[in-house]
Amino acid sequence: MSSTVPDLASLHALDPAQQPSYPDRSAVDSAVARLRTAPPLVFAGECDDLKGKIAAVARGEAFLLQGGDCAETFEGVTADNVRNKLRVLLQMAVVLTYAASVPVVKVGRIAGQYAKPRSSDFETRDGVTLPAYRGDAVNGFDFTPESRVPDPQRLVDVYNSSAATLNLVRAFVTGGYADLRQVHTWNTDFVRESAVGQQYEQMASEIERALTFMKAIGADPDEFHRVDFHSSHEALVLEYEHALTRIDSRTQTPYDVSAHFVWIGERTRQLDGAHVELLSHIKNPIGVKLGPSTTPDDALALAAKLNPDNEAGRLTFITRFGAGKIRDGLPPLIEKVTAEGVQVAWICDPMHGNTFEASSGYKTRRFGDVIEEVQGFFDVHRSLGTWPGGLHVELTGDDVTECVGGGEDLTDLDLAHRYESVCDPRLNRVQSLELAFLVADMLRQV
Ligand SMILES: O=C[C@H](O)[C@H](O)COP(=O)(O)O
Ligand SMILES: C=C(OP(=O)(O)O)C(=O)O
Ligand SMILES: [Mn+2]
Repeated sequence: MSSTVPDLASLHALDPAQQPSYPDRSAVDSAVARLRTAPPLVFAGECDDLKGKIAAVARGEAFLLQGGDCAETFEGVTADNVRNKLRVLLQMAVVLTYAASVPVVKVGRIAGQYAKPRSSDFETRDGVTLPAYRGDAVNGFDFTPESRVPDPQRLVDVYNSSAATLNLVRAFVTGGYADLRQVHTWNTDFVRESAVGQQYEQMASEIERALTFMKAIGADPDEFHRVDFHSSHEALVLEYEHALTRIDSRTQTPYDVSAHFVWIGERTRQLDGAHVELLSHIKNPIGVKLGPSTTPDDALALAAKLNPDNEAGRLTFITRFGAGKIRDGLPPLIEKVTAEGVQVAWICDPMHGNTFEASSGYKTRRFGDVIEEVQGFFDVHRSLGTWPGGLHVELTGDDVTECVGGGEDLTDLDLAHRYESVCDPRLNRVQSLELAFLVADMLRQV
């Protein structure tokens, strides 16, 4: 890894996929200039800490839980919204830790997840065609010509929204909200009447008894009162990620200080592409999404370019095959990567291979398909003797109706009630917690 980061022009010369077409280059330059002087959102040392934790995942000693919105929005930067997302992630983490007795590394798709790759550059509604919405980082969701024009000033808004979100997250996780003694409180105002709500209550009571016992014998470690929580997003818009790539004063090496962990999406993981090039120069722990078209040689080549020193914790492969493809598609990748001694954490994204359009027109996913893909992921790893390192999910802490199925048995007809995602459908709070209990069962059997 070299400490010289290629300049933006040379990245653009690689013809990067999925970039905004900004109409005014000087406006881009001034947004980038502003971002270059903005303070880091995270510290390099924090990225190193996370890398150490992901190394434990790669060694089979910990499980990674990564979750949050498909696309955050500026409007969504409210205390309630951030707290609810954090709360469901904390609940899921506690279920996995307690029920499966495994340390859980907690990473939010939060505080920066504002840019979206799209299948099509355009969207047509009632005969009107406009540029596709590419996330609040790029343009507006409103279906008007003005709103859909890419505006580079939004990149500065991404920075400010990420800073506000991260500030709140840091306050929540260190300021008492994430205290394990709150394990019951996280469940109040929740559907205690739901089966999974009750299951959680029971587990929370057991944890509380254990904590009381620990306290009685004089053990009250810091870990009971705070959690380590990390931020992540897809590194998509080069202007933004490049402007926030800084030389760490301790090591004189570059880090992308926009988040602790950044990943390369399925649509931008070309080996000779700009995203792989940029991320090959930063020292953060990074991920790459791998879909069904990935060959074992692709995976090896990505690992060689992105993790030439074969450092554990540096590289996470986030597979997203789809429920119907994972059992055949994943083994050849794991076999070759393992045979070559490549250090990698394997994480399952059971969302992006399972999206379809419901008869009502909404983009949705079946809870059953999500579970089926995770089960396939666990089964494949068990049969190969490798470690199913974690889960990457799109979720929200609210009671939305975006994915069908689950214990509430949401149907196509329910989708209209509360479909709030501006991009992909997210698991709601009940579905997220159900997933956590099911995955805890799978983990227990590893
Ligand atoms: O998370 C992202 C979506 O899967 C991606 O943006 C593609 O969505 P689209 O097919 O609606 O464009
Ligand atoms: C776009 C996404 O995923 P993928 O790159 O796997 O399609 C995403 O995670 O929102
Ligand atoms: Mn998505």
